[in-house]
Amino acid sequence: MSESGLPASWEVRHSNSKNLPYYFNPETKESRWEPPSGTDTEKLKNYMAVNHTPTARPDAAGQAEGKIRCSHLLVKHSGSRRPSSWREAEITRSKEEAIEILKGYEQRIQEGESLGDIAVSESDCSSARKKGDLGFFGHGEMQKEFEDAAFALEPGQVSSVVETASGVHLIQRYG
Ligand SMILES: O=C(O)CN(Cc1ccccc1)C(=O)c1nc(-c2ccccc2)[nH]c1C(=O)O
Repeated sequence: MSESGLPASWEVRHSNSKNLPYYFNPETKESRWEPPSGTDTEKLKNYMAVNHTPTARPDAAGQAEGKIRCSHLLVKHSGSRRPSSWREAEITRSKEEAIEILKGYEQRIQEGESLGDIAVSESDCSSARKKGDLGFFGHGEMQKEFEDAAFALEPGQVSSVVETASGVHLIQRYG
């Protein structure tokens, strides 16, 4: 057992875009928001209190350094790099099905619903609890396809379906 209480080869990292710690295994390249099974949670809690004080929320100044703020709705599928989420332990839908589901949400948003209100119950990303809000991020922080689509959006605009290794997304830029 390591000092952090995590199983061997797992480490704690910090996601700047979400201002949250996550757990990463450099050997298997797995990443997840929850501590892996076998973690001594008491030891991890003490370790985090000492080693992972949350950084300040990105304030509006984040905008000044070429950063943008987005929310997104992620639908994972069987081909996702991690086909599991807070909603569903094992995600088996096909990518085609996931795209059809997203197109349904796209229709609802065009008819006036907000992306965040749908994301809070339907998104397979842990940001669902924050209505899909990812905070501010700059170039080099997100997967390339996601970054390219997000930076091409005008403030307030919603993307079409965007595919990444995590699944398929709808992205909305704030502002
Ligand atoms: O792709 C992977 O191997 C695992 N990931 C990425 C990830 C990254 C850090 C912490 C937890 C999960 C996801 O599947 C994932 N990607 C996202 C994501 C992708 C693009 C933009 C924002 C979030 N969310 C999640 C999630 O579970 O909550």
